[in-house]
Amino acid sequence: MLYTDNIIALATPSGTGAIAVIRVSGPDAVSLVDSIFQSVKSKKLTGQKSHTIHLGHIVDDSKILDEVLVSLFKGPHSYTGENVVEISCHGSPYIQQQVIQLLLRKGCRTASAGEFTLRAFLNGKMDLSQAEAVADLIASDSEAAHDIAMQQMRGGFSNEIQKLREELLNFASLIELELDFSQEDVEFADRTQFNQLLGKISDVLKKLIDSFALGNVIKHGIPVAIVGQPNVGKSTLLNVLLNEERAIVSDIAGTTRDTVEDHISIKGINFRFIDTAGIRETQDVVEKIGIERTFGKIEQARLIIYLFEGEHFESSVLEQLQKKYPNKQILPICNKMDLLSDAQMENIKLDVPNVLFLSAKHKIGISDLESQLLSLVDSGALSGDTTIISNSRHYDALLKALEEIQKVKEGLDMDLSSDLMAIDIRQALFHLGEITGSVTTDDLLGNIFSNFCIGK
Ligand SMILES: Nc1nc2c(c(=O)[nH]1)N(C=O)[C@@H](CNc1ccc(C(=O)N[C@@H](CCC(=O)O)C(=O)O)cc1)CN2
Ligand SMILES: Nc1nc2c(ncn2[C@@H]2O[C@H](COP(=O)(O)OP(=O)(O)OP(=O)(O)O)[C@@H](O)[C@H]2O)c(=O)[nH]1
Repeated sequence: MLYTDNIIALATPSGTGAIAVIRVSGPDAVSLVDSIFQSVKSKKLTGQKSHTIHLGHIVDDSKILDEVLVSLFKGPHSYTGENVVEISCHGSPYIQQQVIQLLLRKGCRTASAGEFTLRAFLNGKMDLSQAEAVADLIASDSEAAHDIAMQQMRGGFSNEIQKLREELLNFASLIELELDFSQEDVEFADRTQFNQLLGKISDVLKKLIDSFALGNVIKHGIPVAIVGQPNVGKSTLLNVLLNEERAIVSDIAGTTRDTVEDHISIKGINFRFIDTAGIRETQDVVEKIGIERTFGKIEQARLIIYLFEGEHFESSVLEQLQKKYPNKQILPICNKMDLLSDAQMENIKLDVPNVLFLSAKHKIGISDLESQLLSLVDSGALSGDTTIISNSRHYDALLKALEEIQKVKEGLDMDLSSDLMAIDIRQALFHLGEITGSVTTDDLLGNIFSNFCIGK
Protein backbone atom coordinates (compact mmCIF):
# COMPACT_ATOMS: atom_id res chain seq x y z
CA MET A 1 0.00 0.00 0.00
CA LEU A 2 1.19 3.44 -0.92
CA TYR A 3 0.08 5.50 2.02
CA THR A 4 0.84 5.24 5.69
CA ASP A 5 -1.61 7.86 6.87
CA ASN A 6 -5.35 7.51 7.47
CA ILE A 7 -7.83 9.93 5.96
CA ILE A 8 -11.31 10.82 7.15
CA ALA A 9 -14.19 12.78 5.66
CA LEU A 10 -17.92 13.10 5.71
CA ALA A 11 -19.18 11.26 2.61
CA THR A 12 -22.72 12.61 2.76
CA PRO A 13 -23.69 16.29 2.29
CA SER A 14 -23.04 18.58 5.19
CA GLY A 15 -26.07 19.63 7.18
CA THR A 16 -28.83 17.69 8.85
CA GLY A 17 -30.00 14.41 7.38
CA ALA A 18 -31.52 11.18 8.59
CA ILE A 19 -28.17 9.46 8.44
CA ALA A 20 -24.64 10.67 7.76
CA VAL A 21 -21.76 8.54 6.55
CA ILE A 22 -18.22 9.16 7.72
CA ARG A 23 -15.53 7.39 5.79
CA VAL A 24 -12.07 6.44 7.01
CA SER A 25 -9.41 4.96 4.72
CA GLY A 26 -5.85 3.91 5.42
CA PRO A 27 -3.76 1.09 6.86
CA ASP A 28 -4.99 1.72 10.41
CA ALA A 29 -8.60 2.52 9.61
CA VAL A 30 -9.93 -0.55 11.38
CA SER A 31 -7.95 -0.18 14.60
CA LEU A 32 -8.61 3.57 14.71
CA VAL A 33 -12.36 3.04 14.58
CA ASP A 34 -12.03 0.13 17.01
CA SER A 35 -10.58 2.59 19.50
CA ILE A 36 -13.84 4.59 19.61
CA PHE A 37 -16.40 1.88 18.82
CA GLN A 38 -18.10 -0.64 21.09
CA SER A 39 -20.02 -3.24 19.17
CA VAL A 40 -23.19 -4.59 20.83
CA LYS A 41 -21.69 -8.04 20.48
CA SER A 42 -18.55 -6.83 22.30
CA LYS A 43 -16.38 -7.94 19.40
CA LYS A 44 -13.43 -6.02 18.02
CA LEU A 45 -13.70 -4.98 14.36
CA THR A 46 -10.17 -6.17 13.69
CA GLY A 47 -11.25 -9.79 13.84
CA GLN A 48 -14.28 -9.34 11.58
CA LYS A 49 -14.63 -10.26 7.93
CA SER A 50 -14.53 -7.73 5.12
CA HIS A 51 -17.86 -6.42 3.84
CA THR A 52 -19.67 -6.86 7.13
CA ILE A 53 -21.81 -4.39 9.06
CA HIS A 54 -21.76 -3.99 12.83
CA LEU A 55 -24.12 -2.27 15.23
CA GLY A 56 -22.68 -0.49 18.22
CA HIS A 57 -21.87 2.80 19.91
CA ILE A 58 -19.34 5.52 19.38
CA VAL A 59 -17.85 6.23 22.76
CA ASP A 60 -15.82 9.26 23.75
CA ASP A 61 -14.23 8.84 27.18
CA SER A 62 -16.96 6.42 28.25
CA LYS A 63 -19.61 8.89 27.12
CA ILE A 64 -21.88 7.44 24.42
CA LEU A 65 -22.01 9.81 21.49
CA ASP A 66 -24.29 7.88 19.15
CA GLU A 67 -25.66 4.53 18.13
CA VAL A 68 -24.16 3.69 14.74
CA LEU A 69 -23.64 1.09 12.05
CA VAL A 70 -20.08 0.44 11.04
CA SER A 71 -19.24 -1.09 7.63
CA LEU A 72 -15.96 -2.83 7.20
CA PHE A 73 -14.00 -3.15 3.97
CA LYS A 74 -10.62 -4.74 4.24
CA GLY A 75 -7.94 -3.76 1.74
CA PRO A 76 -7.37 -4.44 -1.03
CA HIS A 77 -11.07 -5.29 -1.32
CA SER A 78 -12.48 -1.82 -0.91
CA TYR A 79 -13.21 1.30 -2.91
CA THR A 80 -9.77 2.79 -2.23
CA GLY A 81 -7.94 -0.51 -2.11
CA GLU A 82 -6.99 0.27 1.51
CA ASN A 83 -8.75 -0.66 4.69
CA VAL A 84 -11.96 1.35 4.71
CA VAL A 85 -14.38 1.79 7.57
CA GLU A 86 -17.63 3.66 7.20
CA ILE A 87 -19.56 4.94 10.16
CA SER A 88 -23.26 5.56 9.55
CA CYS A 89 -24.32 7.82 12.37
CA HIS A 90 -27.40 9.94 13.01
CA GLY A 91 -27.33 12.88 10.68
CA SER A 92 -26.99 15.80 13.05
CA PRO A 93 -24.12 18.13 12.25
CA TYR A 94 -23.15 17.99 15.92
CA ILE A 95 -22.77 14.21 15.95
CA GLN A 96 -21.00 14.23 12.59
CA GLN A 97 -18.47 16.74 13.85
CA GLN A 98 -17.96 15.01 17.20
CA VAL A 99 -17.22 11.67 15.55
CA ILE A 100 -14.85 13.27 13.05
CA GLN A 101 -13.08 15.30 15.76
CA LEU A 102 -12.70 12.19 17.86
CA LEU A 103 -11.02 10.29 15.05
CA LEU A 104 -8.83 13.26 14.20
CA ARG A 105 -7.64 13.24 17.80
CA LYS A 106 -6.92 9.51 17.48
CA GLY A 107 -4.65 10.23 14.54
CA CYS A 108 -6.70 10.49 11.36
CA ARG A 109 -6.11 13.33 8.92
CA THR A 110 -8.82 15.24 7.05
CA ALA A 111 -9.06 14.01 3.47
CA SER A 112 -8.56 16.50 0.69
CA ALA A 113 -11.00 16.79 -2.22
CA GLY A 114 -11.16 13.58 -4.20
CA GLU A 115 -8.52 11.89 -2.08
CA PHE A 116 -10.43 8.63 -1.64
CA THR A 117 -10.76 8.31 -5.40
CA LEU A 118 -7.14 9.42 -5.88
CA ARG A 119 -6.10 6.57 -3.63
CA ALA A 120 -8.35 4.18 -5.55
CA PHE A 121 -6.53 5.27 -8.72
CA LEU A 122 -3.04 5.04 -7.24
CA ASN A 123 -3.84 1.64 -5.75
CA GLY A 124 -4.87 0.38 -9.17
CA LYS A 125 -8.59 0.01 -8.38
CA MET A 126 -9.46 2.12 -11.43
CA ASP A 127 -7.68 4.02 -14.14
CA LEU A 128 -7.63 7.77 -14.46
CA SER A 129 -10.48 8.10 -16.92
CA GLN A 130 -12.64 5.93 -14.68
CA ALA A 131 -11.79 8.12 -11.71
CA GLU A 132 -12.78 11.18 -13.71
CA ALA A 133 -16.03 9.46 -14.63
CA VAL A 134 -16.87 9.18 -10.93
CA ALA A 135 -16.94 12.98 -10.74
CA ASP A 136 -18.97 13.17 -13.95
CA LEU A 137 -21.42 10.64 -12.61
CA ILE A 138 -21.99 12.69 -9.48
CA ALA A 139 -22.46 15.82 -11.59
CA SER A 140 -24.67 14.27 -14.27
CA ASP A 141 -28.16 15.70 -14.34
CA SER A 142 -29.70 14.04 -17.36
CA GLU A 143 -30.12 10.49 -18.55
CA ALA A 144 -27.72 10.93 -21.46
CA ALA A 145 -24.99 12.55 -19.34
CA HIS A 146 -25.47 9.80 -16.77
CA ASP A 147 -25.18 7.09 -19.43
CA ILE A 148 -21.93 8.52 -20.75
CA ALA A 149 -20.40 8.82 -17.28
CA MET A 150 -21.55 5.34 -16.31
CA GLN A 151 -20.11 3.78 -19.42
CA GLN A 152 -16.80 5.53 -18.82
CA MET A 153 -16.74 4.54 -15.17
CA ARG A 154 -17.22 0.91 -16.08
CA GLY A 155 -14.11 0.96 -18.21
CA GLY A 156 -15.73 2.30 -21.37
CA PHE A 157 -13.14 3.33 -23.84
CA SER A 158 -10.18 3.20 -21.49
CA ASN A 159 -9.95 -0.58 -21.85
CA GLU A 160 -9.91 -0.16 -25.58
CA ILE A 161 -7.22 2.53 -25.41
CA GLN A 162 -5.20 0.43 -23.02
CA LYS A 163 -5.33 -2.56 -25.37
CA LEU A 164 -4.26 -0.51 -28.38
CA ARG A 165 -1.54 1.09 -26.32
CA GLU A 166 -0.16 -2.30 -25.38
CA GLU A 167 -0.15 -3.45 -29.00
CA LEU A 168 1.62 -0.27 -30.00
CA LEU A 169 4.08 -0.71 -27.17
CA ASN A 170 4.83 -4.13 -28.52
CA PHE A 171 5.75 -2.67 -31.90
CA ALA A 172 7.72 0.10 -30.26
CA SER A 173 9.93 -2.47 -28.58
CA LEU A 174 10.48 -4.36 -31.84
CA ILE A 175 11.34 -1.17 -33.69
CA GLU A 176 13.67 -0.17 -30.91
CA LEU A 177 15.26 -3.58 -31.03
CA GLU A 178 16.03 -2.94 -34.70
CA LEU A 179 18.08 0.04 -33.59
CA ASP A 180 20.43 -2.29 -31.76
CA PHE A 181 21.00 -4.20 -34.96
CA SER A 182 21.08 -1.23 -37.26
CA GLN A 183 24.22 -2.43 -39.01
CA GLU A 184 22.58 -5.64 -40.07
CA ASP A 185 19.47 -4.22 -41.72
CA VAL A 186 17.00 -6.56 -40.07
CA GLU A 187 13.31 -5.90 -39.55
CA PHE A 188 11.80 -7.39 -36.44
CA ALA A 189 8.60 -5.45 -36.76
CA ASP A 190 6.44 -6.73 -39.57
CA ARG A 191 5.66 -3.56 -41.55
CA THR A 192 2.38 -4.82 -42.97
CA GLN A 193 1.05 -5.77 -39.56
CA PHE A 194 2.31 -2.53 -38.12
CA ASN A 195 0.54 -0.57 -40.82
CA GLN A 196 -2.68 -2.42 -40.04
CA LEU A 197 -2.35 -1.66 -36.36
CA LEU A 198 -1.76 2.02 -37.07
CA GLY A 199 -4.85 2.03 -39.27
CA LYS A 200 -6.89 0.41 -36.52
CA ILE A 201 -5.62 2.85 -33.92
CA SER A 202 -6.37 5.90 -36.04
CA ASP A 203 -9.88 4.62 -36.76
CA VAL A 204 -10.58 4.19 -33.07
CA LEU A 205 -9.07 7.57 -32.20
CA LYS A 206 -10.99 9.36 -34.96
CA LYS A 207 -14.27 7.86 -33.82
CA LEU A 208 -13.64 8.92 -30.25
CA ILE A 209 -12.55 12.40 -31.31
CA ASP A 210 -15.70 12.81 -33.41
CA SER A 211 -17.86 11.75 -30.51
CA PHE A 212 -16.64 14.64 -28.39
CA ALA A 213 -18.81 17.21 -30.15
CA LEU A 214 -21.85 15.32 -28.94
CA GLY A 215 -20.41 14.23 -25.60
CA ASN A 216 -19.46 17.73 -24.69
CA VAL A 217 -22.86 19.25 -25.36
CA ILE A 218 -24.61 16.42 -23.60
CA LYS A 219 -22.50 16.88 -20.52
CA HIS A 220 -23.19 20.58 -20.35
CA GLY A 221 -26.62 20.60 -21.96
CA ILE A 222 -27.19 21.54 -25.58
CA PRO A 223 -27.22 25.33 -25.64
CA VAL A 224 -30.21 26.85 -27.38
CA ALA A 225 -30.56 30.62 -27.60
CA ILE A 226 -34.05 32.04 -27.69
CA VAL A 227 -34.30 35.35 -29.42
CA GLY A 228 -37.52 37.27 -29.45
CA GLN A 229 -39.36 40.42 -28.44
CA PRO A 230 -40.85 40.77 -24.99
CA ASN A 231 -44.23 39.13 -24.72
CA VAL A 232 -43.91 36.75 -27.63
CA GLY A 233 -44.32 33.91 -25.15
CA LYS A 234 -40.80 32.78 -24.27
CA SER A 235 -41.56 32.05 -20.63
CA THR A 236 -44.79 30.31 -21.52
CA LEU A 237 -42.97 28.13 -24.02
CA LEU A 238 -40.23 27.20 -21.56
CA ASN A 239 -42.81 26.33 -18.96
CA VAL A 240 -44.75 24.15 -21.34
CA LEU A 241 -41.59 22.30 -22.32
CA LEU A 242 -40.81 21.88 -18.66
CA ASN A 243 -44.22 20.64 -17.61
CA GLU A 244 -44.51 18.22 -20.42
CA GLU A 245 -41.30 16.53 -19.49
CA ARG A 246 -41.46 17.04 -15.75
CA ALA A 247 -37.87 18.15 -15.98
CA ILE A 248 -35.93 20.11 -13.44
CA VAL A 249 -35.42 23.84 -13.84
CA SER A 250 -32.24 25.08 -12.39
CA ASP A 251 -30.20 28.22 -12.46
CA ILE A 252 -26.69 27.18 -13.16
CA ALA A 253 -24.47 28.31 -10.34
CA GLY A 254 -22.04 30.92 -11.48
CA THR A 255 -23.98 32.29 -14.42
CA THR A 256 -24.47 36.00 -14.45
CA ARG A 257 -27.72 37.44 -13.30
CA ASP A 258 -28.59 39.13 -16.56
CA THR A 259 -29.33 35.96 -18.48
CA VAL A 260 -31.70 33.29 -17.40
CA GLU A 261 -30.65 29.77 -18.19
CA ASP A 262 -33.10 26.95 -17.87
CA HIS A 263 -32.29 23.31 -18.20
CA ILE A 264 -34.94 21.25 -19.88
CA SER A 265 -34.69 17.55 -20.40
CA ILE A 266 -36.33 16.19 -23.52
CA LYS A 267 -36.24 12.42 -23.81
CA GLY A 268 -33.20 12.29 -21.54
CA ILE A 269 -31.23 14.94 -23.40
CA ASN A 270 -30.49 18.15 -21.57
CA PHE A 271 -31.11 21.41 -23.38
CA ARG A 272 -29.87 24.63 -21.91
CA PHE A 273 -32.07 27.52 -22.93
CA ILE A 274 -30.43 30.89 -23.03
CA ASP A 275 -33.00 33.61 -22.90
CA THR A 276 -31.69 36.62 -24.74
CA ALA A 277 -33.99 39.55 -24.83
CA GLY A 278 -32.59 42.01 -27.27
CA ILE A 279 -31.92 41.58 -30.93
CA ARG A 280 -35.29 42.92 -31.86
CA GLU A 281 -34.29 46.57 -32.28
CA THR A 282 -33.42 48.27 -35.51
CA GLN A 283 -30.04 48.29 -37.17
CA ASP A 284 -28.54 51.30 -35.41
CA VAL A 285 -29.34 50.06 -31.93
CA VAL A 286 -27.68 46.78 -32.76
CA GLU A 287 -24.32 48.39 -32.31
CA LYS A 288 -25.00 48.96 -28.63
CA ILE A 289 -23.00 47.07 -26.05
CA GLY A 290 -26.00 45.35 -24.55
CA ILE A 291 -26.83 43.83 -27.85
CA GLU A 292 -23.26 42.79 -28.36
CA ARG A 293 -23.54 40.93 -25.10
CA THR A 294 -26.59 39.17 -26.43
CA PHE A 295 -24.64 38.22 -29.53
CA GLY A 296 -21.98 36.89 -27.22
CA LYS A 297 -24.54 34.62 -25.63
CA ILE A 298 -25.79 33.48 -28.99
CA GLU A 299 -22.23 32.62 -29.88
CA GLN A 300 -22.34 29.81 -27.28
CA ALA A 301 -25.51 28.32 -28.69
CA ARG A 302 -25.73 25.38 -31.03
CA LEU A 303 -29.17 26.38 -32.17
CA ILE A 304 -31.03 29.65 -32.29
CA ILE A 305 -34.75 29.85 -31.87
CA TYR A 306 -36.19 33.01 -33.30
CA LEU A 307 -39.56 33.29 -31.61
CA PHE A 308 -42.13 35.76 -32.88
CA GLU A 309 -45.84 36.11 -32.38
CA GLY A 310 -48.57 36.15 -34.93
CA GLU A 311 -47.76 38.41 -37.79
CA HIS A 312 -44.96 40.29 -36.06
CA PHE A 313 -42.29 38.55 -38.00
CA GLU A 314 -39.24 40.72 -38.61
CA SER A 315 -37.30 39.52 -41.60
CA SER A 316 -34.44 41.89 -40.77
CA VAL A 317 -33.80 40.09 -37.49
CA LEU A 318 -33.77 36.69 -39.14
CA GLU A 319 -31.50 37.92 -41.93
CA GLN A 320 -29.13 39.46 -39.44
CA LEU A 321 -28.94 36.24 -37.47
CA GLN A 322 -28.34 34.20 -40.60
CA LYS A 323 -25.60 36.55 -41.71
CA LYS A 324 -23.91 36.61 -38.35
CA TYR A 325 -24.17 32.89 -37.67
CA PRO A 326 -23.99 31.12 -41.01
CA ASN A 327 -23.04 27.85 -39.31
CA LYS A 328 -25.74 27.75 -36.68
CA GLN A 329 -29.13 26.28 -37.21
CA ILE A 330 -31.80 28.91 -36.87
CA LEU A 331 -35.33 27.86 -36.12
CA PRO A 332 -38.01 30.47 -36.84
CA ILE A 333 -41.00 29.78 -34.64
CA CYS A 334 -44.31 31.53 -34.76
CA ASN A 335 -46.11 31.46 -31.43
CA LYS A 336 -49.77 32.23 -30.71
CA MET A 337 -51.00 30.41 -33.78
CA ASP A 338 -54.39 30.24 -32.08
CA LEU A 339 -54.81 33.93 -32.90
CA LEU A 340 -54.09 33.45 -36.60
CA SER A 341 -56.42 32.66 -39.45
CA ASP A 342 -55.42 30.12 -42.08
CA ALA A 343 -54.87 32.93 -44.54
CA GLN A 344 -52.56 34.73 -42.14
CA MET A 345 -50.58 31.56 -41.62
CA GLU A 346 -50.22 31.09 -45.35
CA ASN A 347 -48.93 34.64 -45.57
CA ILE A 348 -46.32 34.03 -42.90
CA LYS A 349 -45.21 30.87 -44.68
CA LEU A 350 -44.50 32.97 -47.77
CA ASP A 351 -42.08 35.08 -45.74
CA VAL A 352 -40.61 32.22 -43.73
CA PRO A 353 -40.96 28.94 -45.59
CA ASN A 354 -39.51 26.76 -42.82
CA VAL A 355 -41.50 28.34 -40.00
CA LEU A 356 -42.87 26.17 -37.22
CA PHE A 357 -46.27 27.24 -35.86
CA LEU A 358 -47.24 26.61 -32.30
CA SER A 359 -49.21 27.87 -29.38
CA ALA A 360 -47.35 27.72 -26.14
CA LYS A 361 -50.40 28.68 -24.14
CA HIS A 362 -52.65 26.06 -25.69
CA LYS A 363 -49.91 23.46 -25.99
CA ILE A 364 -50.23 23.01 -29.71
CA GLY A 365 -47.23 22.01 -31.83
CA ILE A 366 -44.98 21.41 -28.83
CA SER A 367 -44.03 17.87 -29.78
CA ASP A 368 -43.01 19.05 -33.25
CA LEU A 369 -40.67 21.52 -31.63
CA GLU A 370 -39.28 18.79 -29.40
CA SER A 371 -38.65 16.56 -32.38
CA GLN A 372 -36.87 19.41 -34.13
CA LEU A 373 -34.67 19.94 -31.10
CA LEU A 374 -33.90 16.26 -30.75
CA SER A 375 -33.08 15.95 -34.43
CA LEU A 376 -30.10 18.16 -33.65
CA VAL A 377 -28.68 15.39 -31.59
CA ASP A 378 -27.47 12.39 -33.46
CA SER A 379 -29.28 10.14 -31.06
CA GLY A 380 -28.20 7.09 -33.02
CA ALA A 381 -24.82 7.68 -31.47
CA LEU A 382 -26.36 7.53 -28.04
CA SER A 383 -28.03 4.18 -28.32
CA GLY A 384 -26.19 0.91 -28.41
CA ASP A 385 -22.68 0.72 -27.19
CA THR A 386 -21.00 3.44 -29.20
CA THR A 387 -18.48 5.14 -26.99
CA ILE A 388 -18.85 8.84 -26.45
CA ILE A 389 -16.19 10.93 -24.82
CA SER A 390 -17.17 14.05 -22.93
CA ASN A 391 -13.98 15.07 -21.21
CA SER A 392 -11.89 17.80 -22.84
CA ARG A 393 -8.70 16.45 -21.33
CA HIS A 394 -9.29 13.16 -23.10
CA TYR A 395 -10.20 14.99 -26.27
CA ASP A 396 -6.89 16.90 -26.25
CA ALA A 397 -4.89 13.77 -25.57
CA LEU A 398 -6.71 11.87 -28.34
CA LEU A 399 -6.02 14.65 -30.85
CA LYS A 400 -2.35 14.67 -29.96
CA ALA A 401 -2.14 10.87 -30.08
CA LEU A 402 -3.78 10.82 -33.51
CA GLU A 403 -1.36 13.42 -34.79
CA GLU A 404 1.58 11.29 -33.69
CA ILE A 405 0.06 8.11 -35.10
CA GLN A 406 -0.34 9.86 -38.43
CA LYS A 407 3.31 10.89 -38.32
CA VAL A 408 4.29 7.27 -37.67
CA LYS A 409 2.13 6.17 -40.61
CA GLU A 410 3.74 8.69 -42.90
CA GLY A 411 7.14 7.57 -41.65
CA LEU A 412 6.26 4.00 -42.46
CA ASP A 413 5.06 4.93 -45.94
CA MET A 414 8.26 6.84 -46.56
CA ASP A 415 10.32 3.96 -45.22
CA LEU A 416 11.75 6.23 -42.57
CA SER A 417 14.54 4.88 -40.40
CA SER A 418 13.55 3.09 -37.21
CA ASP A 419 15.11 5.61 -34.89
CA LEU A 420 12.99 8.48 -36.21
CA MET A 421 9.84 6.40 -36.12
CA ALA A 422 10.56 5.26 -32.61
CA ILE A 423 10.39 8.85 -31.38
CA ASP A 424 6.92 9.42 -32.82
CA ILE A 425 5.68 6.10 -31.50
CA ARG A 426 6.86 7.02 -28.01
CA GLN A 427 5.00 10.32 -28.29
CA ALA A 428 1.82 8.56 -29.35
CA LEU A 429 2.18 6.13 -26.46
CA PHE A 430 2.65 9.03 -24.10
CA HIS A 431 -0.59 10.73 -25.15
CA LEU A 432 -2.59 7.50 -25.04
CA GLY A 433 -1.16 6.87 -21.60
CA GLU A 434 -2.28 10.28 -20.45
CA ILE A 435 -5.90 9.23 -20.85
CA THR A 436 -5.75 6.11 -18.74
CA GLY A 437 -3.22 7.58 -16.35
CA SER A 438 -0.39 5.20 -17.25
CA VAL A 439 1.60 8.41 -17.46
CA THR A 440 0.71 11.16 -15.04
CA THR A 441 2.26 14.07 -13.28
CA ASP A 442 1.46 15.35 -9.81
CA ASP A 443 0.18 18.53 -11.40
CA LEU A 444 -2.27 16.67 -13.56
CA LEU A 445 -3.54 14.55 -10.69
CA GLY A 446 -3.80 17.59 -8.45
CA ASN A 447 -5.78 19.33 -11.13
CA ILE A 448 -8.21 16.51 -11.67
CA PHE A 449 -8.86 15.51 -8.09
CA SER A 450 -9.04 18.98 -6.60
CA ASN A 451 -12.28 19.40 -8.56
CA PHE A 452 -13.91 16.51 -6.73
CA CYS A 453 -15.99 16.97 -3.64
CA ILE A 454 -14.51 16.32 -0.22
CA GLY A 455 -15.36 12.81 0.87
CA LYS A 456 -15.24 11.40 -2.65
N1 LIG B 1 -21.45 3.29 1.53
C1 LIG B 1 -20.86 3.44 0.35
N2 LIG B 1 -21.62 3.52 -0.74
C2 LIG B 1 -21.03 3.71 -1.95
C3 LIG B 1 -19.63 3.81 -2.08
C4 LIG B 1 -18.85 3.70 -0.89
O1 LIG B 1 -17.62 3.81 -0.92
N3 LIG B 1 -19.51 3.52 0.29
N4 LIG B 1 -19.08 4.01 -3.32
C5 LIG B 1 -17.87 4.62 -3.53
O2 LIG B 1 -17.78 5.68 -4.04
C6 LIG B 1 -19.83 3.60 -4.48
C7 LIG B 1 -19.72 2.12 -4.62
N5 LIG B 1 -18.40 1.77 -5.00
C8 LIG B 1 -17.67 0.76 -4.44
C9 LIG B 1 -16.76 0.09 -5.24
C10 LIG B 1 -16.07 -0.96 -4.73
C11 LIG B 1 -16.25 -1.36 -3.42
C12 LIG B 1 -15.55 -2.56 -2.89
O3 LIG B 1 -15.63 -2.88 -1.72
N6 LIG B 1 -14.86 -3.30 -3.76
C13 LIG B 1 -14.08 -4.46 -3.42
C14 LIG B 1 -14.88 -5.74 -3.18
C15 LIG B 1 -16.08 -6.03 -4.00
C16 LIG B 1 -16.72 -7.35 -3.54
O4 LIG B 1 -16.09 -8.38 -3.74
O5 LIG B 1 -17.84 -7.33 -3.01
C17 LIG B 1 -13.00 -4.66 -4.45
O6 LIG B 1 -12.99 -3.94 -5.43
O7 LIG B 1 -12.13 -5.49 -4.23
C18 LIG B 1 -17.12 -0.66 -2.60
C19 LIG B 1 -17.83 0.39 -3.12
C20 LIG B 1 -21.24 4.07 -4.33
N7 LIG B 1 -21.80 3.76 -3.04
N1 LIG C 1 -53.10 33.60 -27.35
C1 LIG C 1 -51.92 33.16 -26.95
N2 LIG C 1 -51.29 33.82 -25.98
C2 LIG C 1 -50.09 33.37 -25.58
C3 LIG C 1 -49.51 32.20 -26.15
N3 LIG C 1 -48.33 31.99 -25.56
C4 LIG C 1 -48.15 32.97 -24.65
N4 LIG C 1 -49.22 33.80 -24.65
C5 LIG C 1 -49.44 34.97 -23.81
O1 LIG C 1 -48.51 35.99 -24.15
C6 LIG C 1 -48.18 36.76 -23.00
C7 LIG C 1 -46.69 36.87 -22.83
O2 LIG C 1 -46.14 35.59 -22.56
P1 LIG C 1 -44.76 35.40 -21.86
O3 LIG C 1 -44.49 33.94 -21.88
O4 LIG C 1 -44.71 36.09 -20.57
O5 LIG C 1 -43.82 36.15 -22.88
P2 LIG C 1 -42.25 36.43 -22.79
O6 LIG C 1 -41.76 36.41 -24.19
O7 LIG C 1 -41.62 35.50 -21.84
O8 LIG C 1 -42.21 37.87 -22.25
P3 LIG C 1 -41.00 38.63 -21.53
O9 LIG C 1 -40.74 37.88 -20.25
O10 LIG C 1 -41.52 39.99 -21.33
O11 LIG C 1 -39.83 38.57 -22.45
C8 LIG C 1 -48.85 36.08 -21.82
O12 LIG C 1 -50.04 36.77 -21.53
C9 LIG C 1 -49.17 34.70 -22.36
O13 LIG C 1 -50.29 34.11 -21.74
C10 LIG C 1 -50.24 31.53 -27.18
O14 LIG C 1 -49.82 30.52 -27.73
N5 LIG C 1 -51.42 32.05 -27.53
